[in-house]
Amino acid sequence: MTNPIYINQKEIQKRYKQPGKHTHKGIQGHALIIGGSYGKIGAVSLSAKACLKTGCGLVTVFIPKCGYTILQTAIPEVMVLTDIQEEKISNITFEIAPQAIGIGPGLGQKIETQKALHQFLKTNKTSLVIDADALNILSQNKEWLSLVPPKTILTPHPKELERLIGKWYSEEEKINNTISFSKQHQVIIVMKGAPTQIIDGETVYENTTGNAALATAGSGDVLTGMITSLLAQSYEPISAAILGVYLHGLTADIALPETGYQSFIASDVIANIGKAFLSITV
Ligand SMILES: NC(=O)C1=CN([C@@H]2O[C@H](COP(=O)(O)OP(=O)(O)OC[C@H]3O[C@@H](n4cnc5c(N)ncnc54)[C@H](OP(=O)(O)O)[C@@H]3O)[C@@H](O)[C@H]2O)[C@@H](O)CC1
Ligand SMILES: Nc1ncnc2c1ncn2[C@@H]1O[C@H](COP(=O)(O)OP(=O)(O)O)[C@@H](O)[C@H]1O
Ligand SMILES: [Mg+2]
Repeated sequence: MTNPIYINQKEIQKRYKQPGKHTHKGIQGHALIIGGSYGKIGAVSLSAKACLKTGCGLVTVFIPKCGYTILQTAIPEVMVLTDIQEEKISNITFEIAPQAIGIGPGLGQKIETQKALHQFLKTNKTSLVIDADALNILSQNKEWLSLVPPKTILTPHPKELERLIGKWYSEEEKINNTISFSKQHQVIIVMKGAPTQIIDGETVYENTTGNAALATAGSGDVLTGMITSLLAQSYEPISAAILGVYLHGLTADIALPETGYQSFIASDVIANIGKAFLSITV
């Protein structure tokens, strides 16, 4: 099996870029998070807040109408665009020009939403992070993978990965099948787990941060926001994936002495992003 490259402090120092002294929100990147459905607007809220807290200058969400007041109240810093439908996304249209798009958290898999994703992929040219239900929809329509831009970042948890690449019977088979998938579709795959591994063609990276406190609802939605933020800030896709996964894990390592494993929730990831950044810049 291919030896992994460990994602540690040294690997991060090579990739991290300090924001310039004269930067402004217009050049810190504009990210768009697309997702949400009735009862799952929280997933987009978490993603969008994490996106902002990872340094993106501007964040817009595209959600079904039912999420409008929720989002505007929960995170006043985020701009909100709504679908024509109340409870699900059915037609993804926008006039902004984001540098990166994260799609999938809380999206649901209704047939109208599947069609909307297909239409979106046919015309989209922006760098993408694909998570959750957007991955599940792609798993049911594998021919649409030819529409995703090269170096798109997919962030499956083990069940989503299985839906995408099929069952495996050993760790080695899982890695090898994911490498084949990555090469075939020219995508970067963040295989979330303990530990998270990132596959970019033949190259395998293994994260060294994080702990079981992350086994909590919404922590993956937060990761999607963080990686999308870094992508919008002009990090290369592989660096955005590596830095995002490392910082995400670091928040749990930093918080653990205060929260213990049990009381740590996805919002605690977001609350500790600042400390995580500070600890990689010392
Ligand atoms: N507040 C909100 O709005 C939230 C909204 N959310 C949104 O909900 C939507 C559905 O997403 P989802 O991931 O909950 O459902 P789904 O894809 O069926 O996977 C669940 C199954 O996968 C497995 N599994 C998972 N992790 C595993 C692991 N580490 N290791 C091994 N297995 C693992 C496990 O399967 P089992 O082991 O039980 O067979 C589990 O039952 C999606 O849009 C998401 O964004 C959520 O993010 C929560 C907060
Ligand atoms: N035991 C664990 N140790 C380390 N990281 C974990 C553990 N359990 C979950 N995680 C991390 O938490 C996140 C969970 O993502 P996901 O399953 O998509 O959650 P959600 O869909 O609820 O947001 C992933 O980044 C995963 O690596
Ligand atoms: Mg998830």
